[in-house]
Amino acid sequence: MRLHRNLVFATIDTLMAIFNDNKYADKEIAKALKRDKRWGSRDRSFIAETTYDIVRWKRLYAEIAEVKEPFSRPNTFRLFAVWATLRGIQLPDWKQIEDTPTRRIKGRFDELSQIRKFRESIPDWLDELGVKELGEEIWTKEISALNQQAPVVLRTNTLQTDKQKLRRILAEENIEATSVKGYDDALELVERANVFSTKAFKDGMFEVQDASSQLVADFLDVKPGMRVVDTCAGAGGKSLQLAAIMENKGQIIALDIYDNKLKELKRRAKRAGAHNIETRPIDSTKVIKKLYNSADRVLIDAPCSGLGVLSRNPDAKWKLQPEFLDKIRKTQEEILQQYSRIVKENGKLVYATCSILPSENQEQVKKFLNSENGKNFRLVEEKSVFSHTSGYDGFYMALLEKK
Ligand SMILES: C[S@@+](CC[C@H](N)C(=O)[O-])C[C@H]1O[C@@H](n2cnc3c(N)ncnc32)[C@H](O)[C@@H]1O
Repeated sequence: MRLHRNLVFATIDTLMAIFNDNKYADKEIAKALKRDKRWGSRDRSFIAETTYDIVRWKRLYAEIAEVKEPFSRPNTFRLFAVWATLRGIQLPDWKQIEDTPTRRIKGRFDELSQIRKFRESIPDWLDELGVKELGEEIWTKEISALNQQAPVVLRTNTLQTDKQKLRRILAEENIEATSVKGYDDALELVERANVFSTKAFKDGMFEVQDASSQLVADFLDVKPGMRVVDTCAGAGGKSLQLAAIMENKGQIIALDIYDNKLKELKRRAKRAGAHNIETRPIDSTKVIKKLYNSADRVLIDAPCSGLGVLSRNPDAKWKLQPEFLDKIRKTQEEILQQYSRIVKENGKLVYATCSILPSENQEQVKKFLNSENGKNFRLVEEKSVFSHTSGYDGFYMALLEKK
């Protein structure tokens, strides 16, 4: 691979904004990609993938390069030189990376790779927490899987098409995708591509949604004609899937505390041809109280640490703080207490997170079932999906039934 100066410089600028100005990686990368209209898809993927890689391996590379945060521009170039050296890329004779100690970099890499927190490039507190919650063996495998680049998975919108048709339509646009065994509507891209610019996407034939995430709506056991409340609907990934499973029959009430996310949900629903979703922002406790004992099915896709989706969101390793985790566990507890009241007699509830930590998952469900309100429910089934066994995001889901 030959390194191009303007692409490397754009990567360095993006990294500095993410590391030193606490900006979000996805937003900064999107901004960088708009810089030069002449860049082709290879140039753009160089910037995106190199930036994500260096964000992912920040701690390891900083140890190897012996640099500390905040990273000066010369030190950010040192991180980049470590990245290129470890990939066996020939370094050009630019003054920013002259004198890169290639042999020393490889030696330091071998040395540091013996220690998990350096090898997997994670903060001390997170490594300790992972071991405490999952045990040495599972944590070691899981964090290694979560450091791999995530595959791109699509969910066929069965309101518009079926999986095989979609596959053919994408092939006509030069995008090759394969079925994913065990996931009814999922297609995985053989090579990364910008699927959002395809006609198939504009026509609402699919959504980008990880395979593990696609299991959640199925777990809720919905049928056409039911009244379903999606309590933490966000931009609606799961509401849209529920509408498809329900064949647009019945009612889905999508709630969230952020109205802007619900507005995006509406845009997506229109594109998908999902007509049975009504959005309601939670702007007072009344919104929830009005729905008590009214729904056949309730989905709580709870806010969480996001530790199960580190592969697609590597900067969460650096942005996440232990105090945030304490706060989010309290929110999860309150949400379960409040929103479970929406389920009517004999109705069902799914509590789900994209976390792999038992303290956000089975322990929350156990606590709920032992509470006064939880005594009305029984646990039907629960599922922990790990990235190292599934190959996709880490997820948790529990199905509860109201007695
Ligand atoms: C895991 S995300 C939801 C993802 C969404 N269900 C999907 O499939 O695309 C969790 C959502 O919970 C919302 N949220 C946070 N606190 C909440 C609360 N107290 N009540 C309802 N929603 C909340 C967040 O805004 C966020 O959109």
